[in-house]
Amino acid sequence: MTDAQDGYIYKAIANALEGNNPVGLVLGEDYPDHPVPKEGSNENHRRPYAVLDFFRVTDLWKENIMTGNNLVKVWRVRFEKINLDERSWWAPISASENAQTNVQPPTRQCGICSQVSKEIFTAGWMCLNHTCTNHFTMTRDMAVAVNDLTYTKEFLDQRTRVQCEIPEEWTRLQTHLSADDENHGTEKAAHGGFHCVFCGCCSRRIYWNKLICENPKCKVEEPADMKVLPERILAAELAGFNERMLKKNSTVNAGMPQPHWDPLACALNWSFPISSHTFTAGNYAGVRQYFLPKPGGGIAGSFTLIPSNDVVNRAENGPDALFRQLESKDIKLKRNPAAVRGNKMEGLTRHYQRNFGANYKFGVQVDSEGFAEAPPPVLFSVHRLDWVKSVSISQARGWALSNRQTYDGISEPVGDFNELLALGFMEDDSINFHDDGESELGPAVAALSLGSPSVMSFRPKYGKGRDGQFAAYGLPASTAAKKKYPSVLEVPFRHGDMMVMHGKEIQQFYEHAVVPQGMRRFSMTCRTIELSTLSEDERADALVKGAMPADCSMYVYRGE
Ligand SMILES: O=C(O)CCC(=O)C(=O)O
Repeated sequence: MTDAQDGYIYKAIANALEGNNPVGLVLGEDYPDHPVPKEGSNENHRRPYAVLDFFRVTDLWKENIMTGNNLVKVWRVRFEKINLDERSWWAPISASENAQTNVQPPTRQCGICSQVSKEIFTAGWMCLNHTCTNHFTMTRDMAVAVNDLTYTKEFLDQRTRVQCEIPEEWTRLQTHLSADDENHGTEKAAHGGFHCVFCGCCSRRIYWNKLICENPKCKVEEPADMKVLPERILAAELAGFNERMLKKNSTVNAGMPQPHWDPLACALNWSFPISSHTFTAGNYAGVRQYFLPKPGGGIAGSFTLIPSNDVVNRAENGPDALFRQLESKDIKLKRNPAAVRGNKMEGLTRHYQRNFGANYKFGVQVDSEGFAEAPPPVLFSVHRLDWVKSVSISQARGWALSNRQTYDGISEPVGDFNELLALGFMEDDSINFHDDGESELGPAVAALSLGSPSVMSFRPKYGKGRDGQFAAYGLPASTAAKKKYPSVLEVPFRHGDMMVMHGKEIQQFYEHAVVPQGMRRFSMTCRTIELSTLSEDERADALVKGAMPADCSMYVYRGE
């Protein structure tokens, strides 16, 4: 390996050597001639990988090699299979049945560094301590080109019986998911990836509803085995969630009664001045509106949580129906590259996305489909969120004016929502702290939560010149060790609930995160892409994609 000493591959191997930790070895496509086990393979496909076994690291040393005219130093690793009692499937037929444990390469002590090294080359002994001035130095009688060095039989054949525990708990990647009572297709195990039943290749699960083999020579596509999540699982998730939140709330908020707060919401720092009030809107009682302060006084923005209830959830085209529609329809949710796009090390987002309406450019590149082509759950959601946005903003402005608060949100123009980002979360997925502060966005963001409950948190931003800005509100000033502020507000965000963030400054001064606590959750989030910020071409595209279909009367929502 060419990894530097602070590289993660080197560190992992060095740790395994030091801790005598087992390492599972899989040969990848860089070894085109490796043998392939016949069992279960389809003869029409060459497997691009082969699973070997568990090994332990016995030696880690540095060698010099010539690449072109350059002498380069590379790390070498020697592995030994742990289970010496079972014949390896890749062993040549001519190999003996039993591993020889009496073979040892000779060793010699270096006259310069005094470190003992094995004699690993047929050409003779060399010091393998890479920090020694004598490292990898050949004597005159060894005269052989570095690239022609070969390892001794003793070094290759050495086998040692050493206690090294092979993990009992390790799971093979699924081939597909059986949709039985225990398995619904969004369990954690289903998310890690799968191995193709045709070519055996390991692939990432990129799509919500289907499994596509990433081996370019195979590309077999199968529907993911998804099953409707039973009501009893959702009810159990909610009961557990309420209990946990209540417990945390009674500890964190003890002795701090807040009449306008959701009974499950937590203020995690009572000196931090978050104002709040409660109101009723349509069929929603107990709507909570929180005002997050700006450093130096005034309000950065408002956050409104509109809690749902059974009447709302069960209404025609209400949250229950929308959740079931999203479960059964393919709205083309997929994971998209979030880091080193297109590279071998490409990292995908943990959750699944699809954009509708105008393009929304954020850290992740997500395809967008016009509202005219969007499925009904998307259009029902946009109309619900448009209603809740208007209600929340007029309440926030009224409260700020009557309480004589400085708040840019009072006068910031707010356009219609012309974009909806649908997110799908499987078990253990979440969205980490971030802001929705892209320069193209209007001052309001609203979301509808469907399915498993989640916790939404806010924390003031740290760094980028903001260190200590919130010190007057009781938050710690900058320390070298702690580079993040803690959350100041945590609220329950459950099935059918909606939320609205309002005020551009809320995105400048705060970050939010959402952590679902269950098996399956959808979030439908609307924003306004401000046309004045776009190029001519982008504006034309946003106007077409963000336009609602001609007759939308069936989608209109007024808080029923
Ligand atoms: O999951 C959610 O409900 C909100 C997602 C979110 O934070 C965002 O889209 O910016």
